[in-house]
Amino acid sequence: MIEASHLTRQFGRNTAVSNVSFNIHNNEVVGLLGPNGAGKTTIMRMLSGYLEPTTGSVTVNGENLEQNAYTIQRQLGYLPENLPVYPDMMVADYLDYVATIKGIPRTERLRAVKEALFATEMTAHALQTIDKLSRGQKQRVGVAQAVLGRPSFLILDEPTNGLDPHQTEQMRALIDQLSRRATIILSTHIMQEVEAVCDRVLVIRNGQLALDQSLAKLRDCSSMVLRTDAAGDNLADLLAHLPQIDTVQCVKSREDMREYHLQLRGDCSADTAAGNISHCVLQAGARLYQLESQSRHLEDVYREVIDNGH
Ligand SMILES: Nc1ncnc2c1ncn2[C@@H]1O[C@H](COP(=O)(O)OP(=O)(O)OP(=O)(O)O)[C@@H](O)[C@H]1O
Repeated sequence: MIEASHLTRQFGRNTAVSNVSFNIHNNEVVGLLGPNGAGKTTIMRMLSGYLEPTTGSVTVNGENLEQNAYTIQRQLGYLPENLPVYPDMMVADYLDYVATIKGIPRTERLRAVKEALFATEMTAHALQTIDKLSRGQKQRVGVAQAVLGRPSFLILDEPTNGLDPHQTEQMRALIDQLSRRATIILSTHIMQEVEAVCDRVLVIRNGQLALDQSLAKLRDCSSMVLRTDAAGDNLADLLAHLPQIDTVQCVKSREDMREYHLQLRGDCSADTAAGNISHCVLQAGARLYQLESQSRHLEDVYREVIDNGH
């Protein structure tokens, strides 16, 4: 588990990250979202041990990162925002060099390099020099160096940045595959990416943690659409008195049909709400045509969180 506790980082007078705390459980995939300059890269650099927090701490499986940086960094793969470039090196040589720096023993290095090349589908490019590669291929080399030696923790700063749709799809599949054996935190500007690969989302706004929410919880229904016939004049009243319902709004009223938007309370069970709503419809003497739950999209939640900060 990675525990970030009250992380703050200042650059001169600028507070890039302010009092941010969260935990990442083993084998979780967590997405870090936020506008430009929100502090995502600064957080990732602190989590990877390449930047010291001004105050606060990071522990990995209970060990303090600052005090055990060498041991922890050997279990950690990091794709930085801007990869150091070695344009004249061959891909395989570069990966061998990174494997050496990571402390992978000489006898295991060749196997580790081959495995990383295979995982990132770069085997065919192993003997090419890095400056001859496309943007997407370079990005894959970045991921290959991060996954060398099968680290238990992967920190990926905008892994699909600059990739075309096909390469993006491949990168998501790779992340999905890696998540079976590693804990992953990735930053991105793409909501669909978080929805596609992450279990949880952290939204950073002005250096602060503005939302820490599991995607499952986020997708939980928070409202329902109800359609009935036009009978049952007291239906809206009956619905409004249900403990699961926050607000009732009749959004369409025709001779033969009424449509209601029902906002549910945050902590209620959707199944219990559905049972009680249908009971109310029958009690009011109306006919139930449709009862459908509506889940929230990450994009809407993100916008609410970011707009609330202004
Ligand atoms: N080395 C540095 N020196 C001074 N200021 C910095 C440094 N690194 C980051 N900052 C500042 O810290 C703030 C957060 O930057 P950071 O790169 O963490 O944001 P970000 O969320 O990753 O942005 P983006 O989405 O644009 O990559 C910004 O105001 C930035 O200018």
